Amino acid sequence: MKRLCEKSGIRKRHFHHTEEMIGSHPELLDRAQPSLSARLRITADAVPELAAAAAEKAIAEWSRPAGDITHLVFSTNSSAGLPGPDVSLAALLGLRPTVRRTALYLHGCSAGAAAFRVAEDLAGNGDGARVLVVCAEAIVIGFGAHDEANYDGLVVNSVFGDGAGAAIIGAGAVAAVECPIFHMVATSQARLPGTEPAVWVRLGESGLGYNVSAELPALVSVEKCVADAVAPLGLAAGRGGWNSLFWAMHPGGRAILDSYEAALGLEPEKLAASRRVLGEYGNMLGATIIFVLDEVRRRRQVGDVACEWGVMLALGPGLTVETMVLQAAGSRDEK
Ligand SMILES: CC(C)(COP(=O)(O)OP(=O)(O)OC[C@H]1O[C@@H](n2cnc3c(N)ncnc32)[C@H](O)[C@@H]1OP(=O)(O)O)[C@@H](O)C(=O)NCCC(=O)NCCSC(=O)CC(=O)O
Repeated sequence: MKRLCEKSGIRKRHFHHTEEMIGSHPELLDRAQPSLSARLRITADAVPELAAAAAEKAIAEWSRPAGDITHLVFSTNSSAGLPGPDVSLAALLGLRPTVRRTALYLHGCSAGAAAFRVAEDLAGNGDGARVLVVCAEAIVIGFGAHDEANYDGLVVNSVFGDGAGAAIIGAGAVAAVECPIFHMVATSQARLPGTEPAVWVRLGESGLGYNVSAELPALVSVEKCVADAVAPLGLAAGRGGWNSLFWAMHPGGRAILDSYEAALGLEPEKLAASRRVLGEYGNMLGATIIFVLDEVRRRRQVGDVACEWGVMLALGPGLTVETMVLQAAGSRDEK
């Protein structure tokens, strides 16, 4: 565990639940005991709380009233049950009772990118739509002692952390108070054939089971997905690889980022935002990509990222590659 943590590129992670709380539920640590009901009871409160904290910040920065939100796309791997955390979240935020809710469960690490894809579709179909995207994760849903006969769980215990992120996706006329950050230009989803066994996520009696193959970093050949996603826009890799774009990659793990960097011929600073988020928060599943986009935004503001076009990319079970082509908002307005 110590060696994995040292090599993980993760400096710290954050957990909503305390050792004291875990200690009061011995069934959470002992995989032989059923614990799913206890875990679901705990996350039924925690997930909407985390989600609301992130969404309130996003709405405050957006500067319009919560009642102007037309759709809610909520994504989590940490909860199950109806009415779900999207209903609690809508109430906590004071969204209108007619807000159109879509909840995505168990999309693994691509949950955030999938939520953005769905939100972009919804925004494109609704006149003046404003879609609140929220991803929240509390890994108490699966946290436990690793199986002594199978050390794979050590990797899972060394990379995942809790977190929540939120963003507002819109279409149509931009109100004076709104400051778009990125235009979502094209979205795509592709499956890497033959890679299904590499990652699985399963709800069972002892909570959420998550397994990642040691082969994963070698399997994530995403260059074709990227090339297919940007080709309709006339963008392609040049002699220097894909360095003319900015990158918002979901940092599944240090070795996965290393693999993307090598396959796409990226200069080290291209994945600096992803590596920073991994270092400060670990892999927060779906919420991570929102932190990465925020970090890219921060780097653009201080001049560390300058490209007009970029790619957001996340990998999930399937293996599924979610890709979104982004255009930095200021660049389009200047034309
Ligand atoms: C875990 C690591 C930090 C370890 O770093 P290194 O690989 O450089 O270190 P290393 O080569 O010394 O390996 C240390 C030991 O861990 C083992 N090892 C590595 N990955 C493993 C895995 N997934 N399952 C089981 N064992 C694994 C190695 O075989 C080795 O064992 P031995 O010591 O016996 O030789 C790195 O491999 C990493 O970042 N892996 C990616 C983590 C990951 O899969 N994240 C994805 C989450 S899912 C996701 O993001 C997408 C999704 O949801 O679909």
